[in-house]
Amino acid sequence: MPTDHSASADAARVPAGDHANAADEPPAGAAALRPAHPRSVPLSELRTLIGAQAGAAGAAGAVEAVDPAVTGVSLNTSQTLPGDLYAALPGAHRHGAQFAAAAVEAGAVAVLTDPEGAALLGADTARAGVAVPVLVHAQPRTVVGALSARVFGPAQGEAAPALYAVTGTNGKTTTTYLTTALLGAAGAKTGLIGTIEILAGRTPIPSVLTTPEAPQVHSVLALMREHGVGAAAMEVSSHALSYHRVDGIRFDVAGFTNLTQDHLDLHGSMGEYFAAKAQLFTPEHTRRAVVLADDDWGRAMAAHAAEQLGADALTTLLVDGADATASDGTTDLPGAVWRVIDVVRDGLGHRFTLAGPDGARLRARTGLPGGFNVANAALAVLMVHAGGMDAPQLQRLLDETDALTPQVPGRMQVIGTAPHAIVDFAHNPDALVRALEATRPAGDGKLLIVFGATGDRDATKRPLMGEIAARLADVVIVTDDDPHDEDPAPIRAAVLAGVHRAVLDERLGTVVEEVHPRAQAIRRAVELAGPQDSILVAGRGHEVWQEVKGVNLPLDDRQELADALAAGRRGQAPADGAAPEPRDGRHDEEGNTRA
Ligand SMILES: CC(=O)N[C@H]1[C@@H](OP(=O)(O)OP(=O)(O)OC[C@H]2O[C@@H](n3ccc(=O)[nH]c3=O)[C@H](O)[C@@H]2O)O[C@H](CO)[C@@H](O)[C@@H]1O[C@H](C)C(=O)N[C@@H](C)C(=O)N[C@H](CCC(=O)O)C(=O)O
Ligand SMILES: Nc1ncnc2c1ncn2[C@@H]1O[C@H](COP(=O)(O)OP(=O)(O)OP(=O)(O)O)[C@@H](O)[C@H]1O
Repeated sequence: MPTDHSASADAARVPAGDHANAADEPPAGAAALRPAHPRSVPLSELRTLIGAQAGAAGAAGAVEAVDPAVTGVSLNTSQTLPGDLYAALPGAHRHGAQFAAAAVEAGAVAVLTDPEGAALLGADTARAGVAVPVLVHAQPRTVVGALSARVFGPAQGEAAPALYAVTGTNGKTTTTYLTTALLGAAGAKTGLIGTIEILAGRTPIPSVLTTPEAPQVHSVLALMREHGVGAAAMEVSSHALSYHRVDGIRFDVAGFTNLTQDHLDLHGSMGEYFAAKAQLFTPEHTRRAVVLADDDWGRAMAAHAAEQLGADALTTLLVDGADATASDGTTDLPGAVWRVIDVVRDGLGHRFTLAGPDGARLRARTGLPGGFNVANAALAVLMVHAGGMDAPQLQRLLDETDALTPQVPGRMQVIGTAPHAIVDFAHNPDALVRALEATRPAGDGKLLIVFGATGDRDATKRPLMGEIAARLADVVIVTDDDPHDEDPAPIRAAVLAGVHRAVLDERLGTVVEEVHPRAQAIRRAVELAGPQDSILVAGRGHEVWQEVKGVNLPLDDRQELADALAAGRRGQAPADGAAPEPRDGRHDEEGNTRA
């Protein structure tokens, strides 16, 4: 599960020099996400755009009297640059208006807030740092996207990248990498916005959120235009849709992977979770859609997309449920229906054929391990197809390049081969099932799993994940994930409750251990594994920091696993509790992949 860091913590969590290009040092901090040549829009124009009122706060409250030129938008002071409109939004913990003075100090030329924020500002003239105009809107978060689009969006006639969005509980990151790899193989300069990194120009920028806030999304798109990016793929989380982070963007193609339990802390129910994701498949947000419709949620999304966009704008994909009917017996599917057929294991990955309308066929191969990556790869192929690439060109790319085998950090990443040692990002029940199924060794080998659950997030999935691990692994080592502000022991206990329940109720022979800290749990798994076994370290994937009570501790599962395997081969235990420094380098001297 992603560790959530405030934007201000971002600089600290990125190891210096990780991606730096010494010859061409990129702008640091907030400026790294901004275009070099910002446009300037009069505040009065923005006020008219959103129908805001001028607030009473501050002598400079009258917009018309001052009408500053706005060159950027921000909603966190750590991201505020001179010339910005600072959106002071109500938050879960505090009101952004409390930070308005700091925003003005950072150079904000105006503030947008709600009536509560305006009252906060007016009530405290000492903080009326807001000697800048204040716009007041009943629901400012709902207009930040439109404002950002106006300030950062393309000028009339300016070329903009083709935009591909991916949403769904699992598979977003992988599918965006697959999509950009295909588009790149076709010669496009590509961009990416997602959980791992933002690629908008010369230098990758590590991500803080899966989908950044609206001002950053729009400024990154502006940066992409400046760098001549022709096509970009972006992960769109349900949080992003609920928090209006992609408002003001109409994607060319939006893809749907799946919907399974996660994020119920935010959405409350699966129905609400579905409704949040469904917002992407409306004319406001996309022109075309590709929906993986293997189960009832997928079918419901396909029906919703067909209704919203028209069946001509929809491609429906079936992978596992190629000839299944819905639970209500329905067989009809809207849109152009493609099916994955003839799936054959090939090395760690699979070969498969996409069978479409009128006998269309696309033969493909992905080297990414796990059956679910066939679904991700097929979705990426059809998204690129829906974006305008015809079948013959796609087939040529699939034949001549390895575009469906991109490196996706921390997703089924193979760290060692004897034992088979894999780091994966599975952090919800469905992903855990699939990751365990994909790593089960052939023959008599045992499957060992090291995992935990995140603090401050959907607690109902903890015992469920425990049950799954007990059923599908031979050795379960329960440890800590990102506890955030929670005490880690009760989180482990909740996971273990699920493990023990399944072991008792289903009379399983699973070996169960509780080991922490996590690095030690990884070493314990390596100690217990034989060369024919498989170890799955699940939950944290590419992450290099573990957040414990507001402190970021260095922890990279890939490096811990590689170190433990190397030490195991040398017949020595790695230094107990040694916290690794994140390092560069792809392979150690024994050929294990490094982070
Ligand atoms: C639950 C959630 O999404 N919270 C978001 C929300 O935070 P909040 O309401 O707690 O904000 P707050 O701390 O009360 O502060 C109020 C306001 O003051 C501002 N502020 C606050 C402090 C300061 O020094 N300066 C400042 O300007 C804040 O930007 C905010 O607008 O508004 C903040 C500002 O926009 C977001 O950064 C924050 O995302 C936090 C970091 C977060 O963890 N979000 C996660 C859950 C998330 O969005 N995840 C999804 C899904 C990932 C997945 O699929 O697994 C994602 O897309 O990443
Ligand atoms: N199509 C899929 N169906 C089910 N599980 C998948 C699928 N694709 C990937 N997974 C599993 O989910 C994990 C996360 O994959 P990925 O990062 O691509 O998804 P994501 O939607 O971006 O996740 P997140 O929203 O948490 O960032 C993988 O490590 C793998 O275990």
